[in-house]
Amino acid sequence: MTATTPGDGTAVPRFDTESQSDAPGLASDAVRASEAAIVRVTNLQKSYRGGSVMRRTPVKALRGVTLQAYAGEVFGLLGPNGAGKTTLIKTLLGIIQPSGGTAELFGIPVHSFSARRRVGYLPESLRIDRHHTARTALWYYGRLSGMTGAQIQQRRESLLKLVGLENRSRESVRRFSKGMYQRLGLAQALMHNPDLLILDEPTDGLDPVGRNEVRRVIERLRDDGKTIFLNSHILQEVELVCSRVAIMAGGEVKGIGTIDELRGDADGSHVSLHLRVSLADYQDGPETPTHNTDFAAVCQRLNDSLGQAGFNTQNVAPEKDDAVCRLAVLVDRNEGSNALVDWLRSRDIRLLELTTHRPSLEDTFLRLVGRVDTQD
Ligand SMILES: Nc1ncnc2c1ncn2[C@@H]1O[C@H](COP(=O)(O)OP(=O)(O)OP(=O)(O)O)[C@@H](O)[C@H]1O
Repeated sequence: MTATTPGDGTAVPRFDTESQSDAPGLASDAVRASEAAIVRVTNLQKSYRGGSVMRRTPVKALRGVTLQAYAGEVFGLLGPNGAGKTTLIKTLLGIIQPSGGTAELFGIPVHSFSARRRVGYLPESLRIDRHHTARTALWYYGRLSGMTGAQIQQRRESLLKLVGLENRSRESVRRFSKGMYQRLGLAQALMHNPDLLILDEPTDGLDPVGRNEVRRVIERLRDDGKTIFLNSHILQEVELVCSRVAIMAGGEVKGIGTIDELRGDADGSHVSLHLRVSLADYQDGPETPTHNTDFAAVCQRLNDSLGQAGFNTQNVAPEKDDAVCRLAVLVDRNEGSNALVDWLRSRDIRLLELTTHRPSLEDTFLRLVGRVDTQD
């Protein structure tokens, strides 16, 4: 990224952009849609040509991604390998051209100089030459960004302090731990005082102490009003620092919102019930389980019936070797459990176990990316 003239301002201007949200967004997205989006991606598509003789069909890395990140938020991008996260980040950085759709930063197309100069980027594998100290490395990156010597000197001290390297700044980076190295990487991304920071797996490969130190820097930047776009596969990290999250899989956004919204519990009005039920007496059609040992099919029919009755089932799976099915159902906190139990009784489904459960981000992630397993 190219540098701006460093100044004191971390304030991010607002733009009169209209909401174009048609992503699977939740309440927080709708509420914030009237605000200026710092990152706005609309129906973004990217196809790579199949590179090998064996694989000539194009790879659709992005299949119509729509999302917004707003001023001052730490926005997390989560997804399994191959979800399209790196492709999205490279598009935001103007490194690759999308095949369709639009990508804007600060209300300006991503490839324009005025957008790019306001972005700081920490790549997944930043290489800082081993002959550098933290001070000389920041000098080097500052010069690359077009900063003057005086500007670099002014900015460098405060950044070394921010990332906790002020007492190690004259040592060779060769002696740095991975955590120190990543914090120096964060400082280089911040040299030109960007308004938006794009961080690609900033804590990958760090031990818990290193992760915690990097996280504390991210929190300080958030408190200073920076907008941060964070790509990470570490769910706990995303849960701890991100105000909103997009979960991607197969080149699509599967869910977007605050973590509570994604869990399905934005206002605390719902609760997830985990049940084990016996289907031995369940009459779900001409073939009862007594005559039908395909319990996966019976569970599926139970799932369909629950859906038709208006219940929000999140998970249904048969237990092995028995007419027992495990369910996870999201219900209204006050009335929902009674209604569900009554419904089960009326169909001769025996309740073996019932627990309430607050879904973790991991549960939500697995549900949204389609790898669901209710068996312990
Ligand atoms: N240059 C390329 N040429 C062809 N296919 C590519 C190229 N880059 C990525 N892909 C394919 O596009 C899809 C999305 O890849 P991408 O790297 O964006 O995913 P990701 O979510 O970042 O995954 P990871 O977490 O493993 O880095 C994958 O199927 C990948 O193989």
